[in-house]
Amino acid sequence: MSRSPSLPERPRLDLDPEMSDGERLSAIKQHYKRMRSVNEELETRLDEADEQTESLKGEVDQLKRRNETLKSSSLYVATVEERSDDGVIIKQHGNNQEVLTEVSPRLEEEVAAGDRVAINDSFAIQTLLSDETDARAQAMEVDASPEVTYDDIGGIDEQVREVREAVEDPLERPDMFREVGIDPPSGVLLYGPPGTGKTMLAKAVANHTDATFIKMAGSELVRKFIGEGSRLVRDLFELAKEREPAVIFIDEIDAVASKRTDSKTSGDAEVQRTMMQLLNEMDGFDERGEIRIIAATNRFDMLDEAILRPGRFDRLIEVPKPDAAGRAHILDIHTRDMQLAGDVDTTEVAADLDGYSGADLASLATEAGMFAIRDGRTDVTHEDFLAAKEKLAEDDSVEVPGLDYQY
Ligand SMILES: Nc1ncnc2c1ncn2[C@@H]1O[C@H](COP(=O)(O)OP(=O)(O)OP(=O)(O)O)[C@@H](O)[C@H]1O
Repeated sequence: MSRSPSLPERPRLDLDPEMSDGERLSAIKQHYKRMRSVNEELETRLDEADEQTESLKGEVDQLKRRNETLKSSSLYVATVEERSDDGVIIKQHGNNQEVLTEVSPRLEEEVAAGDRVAINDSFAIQTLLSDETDARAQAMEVDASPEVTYDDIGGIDEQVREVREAVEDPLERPDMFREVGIDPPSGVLLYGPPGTGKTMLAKAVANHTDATFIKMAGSELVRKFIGEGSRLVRDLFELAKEREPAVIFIDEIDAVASKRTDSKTSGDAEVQRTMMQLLNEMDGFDERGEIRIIAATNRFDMLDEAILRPGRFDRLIEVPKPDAAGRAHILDIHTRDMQLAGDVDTTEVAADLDGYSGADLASLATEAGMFAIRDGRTDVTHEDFLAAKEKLAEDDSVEVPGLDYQY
């Protein structure tokens, strides 16, 4: 806000005792004139200030009303199809209903065809939403050529084999399936504790098949506005079609595919709608196409049966924490670029790390390296691994065996 200019100076009346009566009278008259002019100026300023107060009050009222509308009604998301003299045609996300509606005068100038907007129960446009491409870009991770390879994954050879069979073969040899006359599994669900390599697996498949890797976190699909989650699901599949061949990876699928709860809040209904959209998209696509879909969860126990039906996520692959041999293999992978001292035996180190996930082992290797650096060494010793293990236990970043995630 601009600062108001300083107030006019108060005129002073200086009467000299030596003055004649005539001079006094004239000085008083002068003073009176100056007082009047200052008074006039102050009155003008006062009027201006009153006007400003009124206009600010109006603005506050408007904002209050807007706030109330935003708070009191649920908002739906729609896209502006067309503007005409009769109003604005919008298409609601979720149900694709087209409606002729109005724009609030405040947004009159701003709304244009193609914009994403929030509408209230009476379809009136309330807010202009941020650019859709932004929302898309924020919600999805797109990697045209992920760098992870199968060689980077340790301890879960059987799971790697199963994923390759379920995802890679249909992408690389769709004719085989056609000739044999079977449909490949539609979607693959990886389940198991965090940090066991589920994301890596999906990336490695995309890498090996030269497919684009598109990741969406289930939590990103749980959106504030009605219709937004299902719209993102549609965007996700559209993007995959544009980028074929593609591997869609939906992490934390439990966020949108949990068992129905008894509560009937609008938030739950919205999550349900998003899940239905996901199932629709999956039902609607050709299993032998160039898009494969992999989902992951740490909470298998929470999942709604509907997503596990045939034709949906019908290949379930458990990705557990590695056993001792698996841990040694993972340690070998994460230390292959490190200079290990002669006294380091990864099998021996790994034997003592019951309960460690792949991600924990990656942290252990990094921590051990840090101890060497702190000591001014470039080679990493057995002692460094022991110190790293102690530090991780202190940081509490490693799950205690026996307190594994439920899945
Ligand atoms: N089996 C593994 N082999 C090698 N490294 C692994 C393995 N599992 C995990 N890691 C390491 O842990 C990191 C995280 O793994 P990843 O993101 O694949 O786990 P996730 O199972 O998808 O976990 P979350 O459930 O938390 O998403 C990897 O970048 C890698 O450094």
